[in-house]
Amino acid sequence: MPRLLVARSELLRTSPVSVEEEKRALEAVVVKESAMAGSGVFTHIVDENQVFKYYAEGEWKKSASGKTVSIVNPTTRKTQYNVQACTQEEVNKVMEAAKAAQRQWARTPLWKRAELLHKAAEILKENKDPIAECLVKEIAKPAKDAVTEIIYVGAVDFKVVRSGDLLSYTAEEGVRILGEGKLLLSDSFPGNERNKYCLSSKIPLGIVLAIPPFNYPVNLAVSKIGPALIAGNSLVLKPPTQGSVAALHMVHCFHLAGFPKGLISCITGKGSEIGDFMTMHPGVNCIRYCAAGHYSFTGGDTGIAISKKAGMIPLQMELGGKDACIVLEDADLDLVATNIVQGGYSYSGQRCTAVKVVLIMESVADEFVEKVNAKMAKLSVGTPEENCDITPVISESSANFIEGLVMDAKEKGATFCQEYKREGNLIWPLLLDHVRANMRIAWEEPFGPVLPVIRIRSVKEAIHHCNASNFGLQGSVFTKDINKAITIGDAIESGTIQINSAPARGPDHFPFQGLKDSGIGSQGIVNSINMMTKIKSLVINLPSPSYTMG
Ligand SMILES: NC(=O)C1=CN([C@@H]2O[C@H](COP(=O)(O)OP(=O)(O)OC[C@H]3O[C@@H](n4cnc5c(N)ncnc54)[C@H](OP(=O)(O)O)[C@@H]3O)[C@@H](O)[C@H]2O)C=CC1
Ligand SMILES: O=C(O)[C@H](O)COP(=O)(O)O
Repeated sequence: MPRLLVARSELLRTSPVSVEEEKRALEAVVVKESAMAGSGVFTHIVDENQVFKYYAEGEWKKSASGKTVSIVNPTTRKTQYNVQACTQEEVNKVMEAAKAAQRQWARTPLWKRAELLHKAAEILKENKDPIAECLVKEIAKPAKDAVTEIIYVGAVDFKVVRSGDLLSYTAEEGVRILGEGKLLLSDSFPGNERNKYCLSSKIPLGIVLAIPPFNYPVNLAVSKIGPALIAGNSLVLKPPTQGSVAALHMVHCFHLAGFPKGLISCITGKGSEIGDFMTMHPGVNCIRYCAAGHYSFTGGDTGIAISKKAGMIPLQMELGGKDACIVLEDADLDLVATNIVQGGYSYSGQRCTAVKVVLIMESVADEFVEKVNAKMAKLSVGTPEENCDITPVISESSANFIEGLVMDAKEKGATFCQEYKREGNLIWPLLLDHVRANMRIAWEEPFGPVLPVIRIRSVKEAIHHCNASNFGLQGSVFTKDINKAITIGDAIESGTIQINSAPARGPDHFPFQGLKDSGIGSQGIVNSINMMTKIKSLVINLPSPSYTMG
């Protein structure tokens, strides 16, 4: 019997379910059956003890440390995978190889660099199932989100296919952007004749160090790797510990595409042990860091610390957010409710762009809360394998942190729209109404399925709340009055304001940036390519001015 039919009949045997549940479970079975992490083309990346190797000088290697780091499955809370704990000496070797490879790579024609990126994109997409399997096991990403493209209003989430498309788009933009330079003529500046021609072009920085976060270990790695490589840099990846195995599989796709030895490498190990050594390494010419350590109370701690410790090199920091949704009286409340539920609770709120606070006009707040509660009641809660909407958060410490915010709000009088429920790392979705400024959750990022609602009486109050935050990543305004939306959008100190939609990073060619503690620099494919280059000029000095005579 074909596999799909077997899966379907097994499913029907075991459970009387709704069409929606059946579809979800069926997808989960398909993902499970086609999963091949560490096998097939990926056999070389794992050793005889099932420890995943690190990638250096074009080879898969075991660390001389003899130590491993275990990756705990957020759902089972048991060790799922083990990776190498790389040593400082291994980092040094990777940097040397990256330097040598980069010199050669910078001399490789742009079209060839683009060709290899297209190839890697294809291989990545072909191997989406094993990579998705890792995302399910390592970071409890629901299977549907991990394997294929899902586009909600405001939340785009498909790690592997999206990453392949991102690479192809980067290759295409790269050949255009980097294939052009500028010619400047001296006589436009006062006091000069036309005797100097300045030819400026974009050149690589050297070695780029990329450190992505757990919530997008593949996509937020690829969004750094692609632009770095097309621009002629080499790239050293330090994946998040939870997410390392998915990242190692992704790196193997680059290996299979045939990139030169040493150009890409992947060092595994705990950020707290190897991170400082890497970010302060003299060989590094650029750092692209993503994440914040949201349960460190102040948010942005690690990123801010790195930016203080790093040398005189370009930095791009993609840090935390407290994305606010402002809802005015005239907003379409059904649209708002859909966006709030998808934006606030997809991947259990573990997105930097998740809706993290709702600022709603008192006059429509009751109706809004009712609509959101009705939609929340339909969210499924359980395991990522079952494709549930709400899955366990990344770790016990994260769940404890979220619980701390909830308990603080309880003590200070917030209204619980649902009962607070937690089993292990699984936290049931919760809407907290009547949240006030003295509660921690009004300001801190839960990075979990818990959303505060603050009732406001004026637009001024909403803007004041947003601008009093340390963060400034994204925000939303819901209203039918476009003039008001623009005025409010302009007044909020955030990198992006969405009008009538929840915050979102994608599509990936849009600029994406955080103000204040939310980051340094702007992502998006074009901005990323430009960020990983510097300008070099050649000035031709003529002995006497020369003008075109026509
Ligand atoms: N603005 C944006 O674009 C984005 C922001 N985020 C933010 O990220 C946060 C969630 O990510 P989370 O993974 O918990 O953040 P963390 O800060 O805990 O970790 C992020 C990365 O930093 C590494 N790391 C830890 N310590 C160091 C160190 N001393 N030096 C160098 N690297 C180190 C981690 O490795 P290890 O896992 O081994 O500890 C991991 O790869 C949220 O606040 C979210 O808003 C997330 C995505 C995008
Ligand atoms: O870090 C994050 O969570 C992402 O950058 C957000 O991306 P998304 O809006 O596509 O989920």
